[in-house]
Amino acid sequence: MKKVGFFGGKFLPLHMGHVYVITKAACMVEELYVILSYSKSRDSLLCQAGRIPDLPHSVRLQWLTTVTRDMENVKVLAVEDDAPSDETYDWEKGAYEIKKAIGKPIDVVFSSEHSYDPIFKRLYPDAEHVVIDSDRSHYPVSGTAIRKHGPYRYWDYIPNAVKSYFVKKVAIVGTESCGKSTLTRYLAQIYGTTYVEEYGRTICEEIGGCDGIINEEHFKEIVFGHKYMEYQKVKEANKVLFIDSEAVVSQYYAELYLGYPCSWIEGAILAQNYDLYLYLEPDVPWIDDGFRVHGDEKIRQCNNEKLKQMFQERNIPIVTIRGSYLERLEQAKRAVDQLLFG
Ligand SMILES: NC(=O)c1ccc[n+]([C@@H]2O[C@H](COP(=O)([O-])OP(=O)(O)OC[C@H]3O[C@@H](n4cnc5c(N)ncnc54)[C@H](O)[C@@H]3O)[C@@H](O)[C@H]2O)c1
Repeated sequence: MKKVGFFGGKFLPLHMGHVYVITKAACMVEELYVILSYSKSRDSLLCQAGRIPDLPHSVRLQWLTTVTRDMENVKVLAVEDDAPSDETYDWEKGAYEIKKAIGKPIDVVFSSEHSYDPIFKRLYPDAEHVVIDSDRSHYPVSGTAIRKHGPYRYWDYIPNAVKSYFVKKVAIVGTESCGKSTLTRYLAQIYGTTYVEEYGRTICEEIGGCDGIINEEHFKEIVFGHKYMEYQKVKEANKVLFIDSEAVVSQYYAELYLGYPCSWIEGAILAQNYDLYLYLEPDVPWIDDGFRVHGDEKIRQCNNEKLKQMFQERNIPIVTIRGSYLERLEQAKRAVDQLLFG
């Protein structure tokens, strides 16, 4: 068996075609180096030109280390170049930096491109160029296509370690009895994905009520517990995660039940990064589920205006959803499809 091999790329983003090559290459050498070649300006421009968020090299490095964490003979290294574009990449200088980073003689260079033969022969005269899956029959996908069309059309080709980075997070918000929980579950159902239930409700059920019972410590459990559940669920989500309520709603309930806002909840609000807020108008019948206390129509409208204003004051854009249950589902679906597929 050959001793040292390397497989290089931008991994912008990492996909299953890369993982396939890494896995096969790891079986063919004693030590495999996976080299992440990155240039901040080039990589950022390539992402901006496509339908993909910025993919900093630290994120790509983590994907590669996660994917190879159980492969004992694989090491991942990042090598920076300052090329402003693919066309201006200096292969000579790149090879010098790669050899320096590996620090030992290289026996094999892996790629999936026969067209790299002459360049690798020149740059690595003592190494063999091994081409794996040149026709990309195992995983017909490329980083270019994912950047151009977005990751959601290629979801099956995105490794699990990468998926959560691209999952869109949709927060479903509104006041009491506005149909949030039902819409959250129904959306998760039709998109075949997971959801985060309203943790405030779980806590109120646990302590046997809300009004006059709940205290600031419970709010900490609600806000941080909800966030923890979100981190867990995003790992299992299929393209999109639906989240019933978030920290602005918690602040609204803190003011309602404690009589004062909590400054630390503002920190949680600032740390949120939802891609879409669906704001549900309370124009469906009020249902008393045993935990709700503001059913009077005037109070309901007043509370609704207050919550809406809280989003406005924090410059959080909301998409308003109203009408029958069917109209709500259809409006929400349109907004989510737009988010995923443009
Ligand atoms: N200077 C050097 O010696 C050297 C050597 C290798 C790589 N590099 C760097 O890596 C870059 C080359 O990689 P890239 O831009 O093509 O990066 P990339 O991340 O798109 O691809 C990395 C490798 O994976 C292969 N690949 C892509 N899709 C595949 C699929 N579906 N199935 C199987 N294999 C697949 C590619 O052919 C390439 O060999 C260069 O621009 C350079 O930055 C430099």
